[in-house]
Amino acid sequence: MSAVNGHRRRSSAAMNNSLAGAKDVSPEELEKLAAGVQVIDEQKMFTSSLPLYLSSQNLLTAGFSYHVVAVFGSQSTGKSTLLNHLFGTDFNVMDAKTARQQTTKGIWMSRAKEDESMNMGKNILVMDVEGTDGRERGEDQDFERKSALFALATSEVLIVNIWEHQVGLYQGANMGLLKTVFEVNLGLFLKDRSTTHRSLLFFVIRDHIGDTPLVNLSNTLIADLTRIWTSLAKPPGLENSEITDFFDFEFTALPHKMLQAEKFIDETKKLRGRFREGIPAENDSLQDQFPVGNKDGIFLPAYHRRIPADGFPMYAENIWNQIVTNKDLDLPSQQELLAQFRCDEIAATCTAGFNDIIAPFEEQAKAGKVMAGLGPAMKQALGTAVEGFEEAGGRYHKAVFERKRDELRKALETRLRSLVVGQFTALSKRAVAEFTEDVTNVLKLAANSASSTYDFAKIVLESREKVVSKFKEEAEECYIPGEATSWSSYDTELEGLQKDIDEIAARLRGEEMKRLVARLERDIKTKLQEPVELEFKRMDETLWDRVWKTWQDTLSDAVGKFETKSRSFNSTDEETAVGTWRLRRRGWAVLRARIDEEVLEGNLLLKLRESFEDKFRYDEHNVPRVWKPTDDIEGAYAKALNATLVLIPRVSQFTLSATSSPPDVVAYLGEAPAADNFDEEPVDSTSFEILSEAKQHDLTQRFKRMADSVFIEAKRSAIGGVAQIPTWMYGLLLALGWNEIWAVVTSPFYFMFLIMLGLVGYVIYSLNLWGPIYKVGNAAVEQGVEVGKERLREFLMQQNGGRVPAAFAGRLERDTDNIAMDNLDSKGEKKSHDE
Ligand SMILES: Nc1nc2c(ncn2[C@@H]2O[C@H](COP(=O)(O)OP(=O)(O)OP(=O)(O)O)[C@@H](O)[C@H]2O)c(=O)[nH]1
Repeated sequence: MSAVNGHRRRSSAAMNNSLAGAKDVSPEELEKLAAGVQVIDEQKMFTSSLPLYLSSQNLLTAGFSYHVVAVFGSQSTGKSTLLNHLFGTDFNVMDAKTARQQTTKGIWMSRAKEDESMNMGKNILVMDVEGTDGRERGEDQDFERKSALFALATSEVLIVNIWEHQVGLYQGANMGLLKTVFEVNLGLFLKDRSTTHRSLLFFVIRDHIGDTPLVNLSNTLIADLTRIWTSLAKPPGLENSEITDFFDFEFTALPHKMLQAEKFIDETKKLRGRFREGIPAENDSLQDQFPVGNKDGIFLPAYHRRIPADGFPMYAENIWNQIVTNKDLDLPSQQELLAQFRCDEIAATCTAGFNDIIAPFEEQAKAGKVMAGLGPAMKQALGTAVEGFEEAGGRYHKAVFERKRDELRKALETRLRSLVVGQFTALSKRAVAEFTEDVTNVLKLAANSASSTYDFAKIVLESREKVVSKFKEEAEECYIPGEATSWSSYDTELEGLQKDIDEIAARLRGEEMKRLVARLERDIKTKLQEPVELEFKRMDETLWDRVWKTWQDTLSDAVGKFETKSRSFNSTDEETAVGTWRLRRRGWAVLRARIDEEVLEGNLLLKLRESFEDKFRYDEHNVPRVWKPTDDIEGAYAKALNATLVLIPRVSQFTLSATSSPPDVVAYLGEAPAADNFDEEPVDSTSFEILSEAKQHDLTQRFKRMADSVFIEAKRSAIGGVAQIPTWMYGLLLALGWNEIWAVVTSPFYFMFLIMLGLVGYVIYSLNLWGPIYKVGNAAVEQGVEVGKERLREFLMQQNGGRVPAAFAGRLERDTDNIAMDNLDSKGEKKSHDE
């Protein structure tokens, strides 16, 4: 007794908790609940209103004095009608005149109406369960399994509603479904022996015509159920259990509701009485006794779940949660199996079509080259495959179809992914190559053209924009929209490409800067050529000042040009500083080389000679001297020699006149910039010795020898002038030849002849014919000499009796053949044969 009281107290506390939320409930909501509560809705959600409903029906305080009954059966088989007749509930019944469609959705619960005629209790909770084979749910068997299992697990009595003609039919009688439900029920709940799980399966056979006796029908059903039970996979420990260990069976038949309406009502009334049998009236003092029920009725104590009424909502919810999360219920249905099979077949066909387009690209991809037309081909292949699958597979089980479609798409996308990644790499490589080629070509063209006015930064920018936009355009084509296709966006590759291009541009810029330095170096060389040559011709006291100044001007001009150009390259300050430093050093090296060229031994000697001769051969008015024996040749020589010898030490050392020391080249060239990749030749900027001591000595000796020869020549020319015919000689000649002159002048013949000669001479002179006459005369003399030689040969041959040296004889013979004396005429020319 104390146990019962203790339990009551707990029940009251729980009830109060459950009702805490009910205080805010509006009267409208309570009215809605009057007809019952949808315990589980179409979305498989468990209601939160169950405690409220039980409370509104004053059931929470019922303790164990309540019963739960549920109905199980195919859709539209009159389940709701039956429940309404048996328990006075108000469940929706299909209106046969309008349409034959599902009325009960989810699981509804309602309290049985009190049967006043029988003065019986009404603490019966009736559950109307959505029919199995629900046409509206299509092939989704998930809910019917779960709802049937819920009804079985929570109810003491499960009414199995079945048409007579369904008996013996596996599908029609829901035997397959019952098998799954039994199996999971066994695994989930029955192995737990802490609570009672015995239930009554109450088979109500509808539209019983009466041809087949009820006992035969029940035997068929028991045989079917036993067979099912035997084939169940049972949990450990229950392998040998029998169906009767957990279930009791009752069978009853009802006549056709329309055809035998009265009989139907009578029978249902009787049945209603049976359900009330053994249940004490509400005011019965025994009703709270444990266990409730009566062995004479349907609700036997053995079926009661031993859950107090206030705990029932939570108990039912827990059972539902356990059912919902149980994987064993997610067994594929026949429809699912079929869908899997067909979807696989369809996917294979679609993949084959996809292969036709994509396989050639996969072959091409091995070469690592850019694949033309990849983007559109990919989209076409993927679109056709997925759309084809959707069209052919969409008719099958939805969940399976969707899963298979996603799997297909994923598989195809994985293949496209490797193509796209390869394409991006190839595009990036090509862009880098094109950029390098573009820039290099433009630079080459610019270098070869006469004008070097080009903008390196602009060239780089333009080429960069060109290749990047080409890359983007082609990479964009490969983009595949979708949730899992982020790999088809080219952002990362583009970033990498831009980095590569920057590196190449920096390298090319470095090379270009080097070329620029080399070009300016050549410029410096050209510009120094003449001024330095001129300075070395002068070789005066300010030789090195002017050379230094010229060099500085030329260099600063080149450095200015370099800096301007360098800015147009977008170079960094550091790069410009390195270039400037390099250019200055090269400039200094150029000057040194130029000086060395000027002081090459031969060159310098020539210059010294010129300088010496200038001073020795020309007087102070720059008039050439004609030496006479009376002139002071020695004095002039010594003066010119000394003035020239001074030049040798002057040239030998690069010294500025202002400081009498070398220029500060080190300071002028500046410190080496802090970059560590110089590949510069070392330049000596500390040595200013142009000619060594030894070389100076050698040069002096050679110069002196050369000067000596000039002196001797001058001396000789002075003495040579003395050997000329003296003037008095002409007087003597005139005196001695006076008689002859007089004879000519006085003789008219000689005089005329003289006049004639004078006239001829004048004509020749005025017609400028001296040249031709001279040539003709010359030719005549030469011919005369030849003839003379020939005569001499003939004479010699006669003298020697025809003996001629052998070597000479051959030549003579040849000559004789050609120009033998007999063959010559009086003018010494070859005679013709006629003569
Ligand atoms: N032939 C016949 N029809 C019946 C019987 N009982 C009910 N019906 C009719 O069958 C139709 C369906 O009845 P419901 O009670 O709504 O059937 P249900 O199984 O609850 O339907 P759902 O809840 O939609 O699964 C209605 O038109 C009823 O009039 C019966 O015993 N025999």
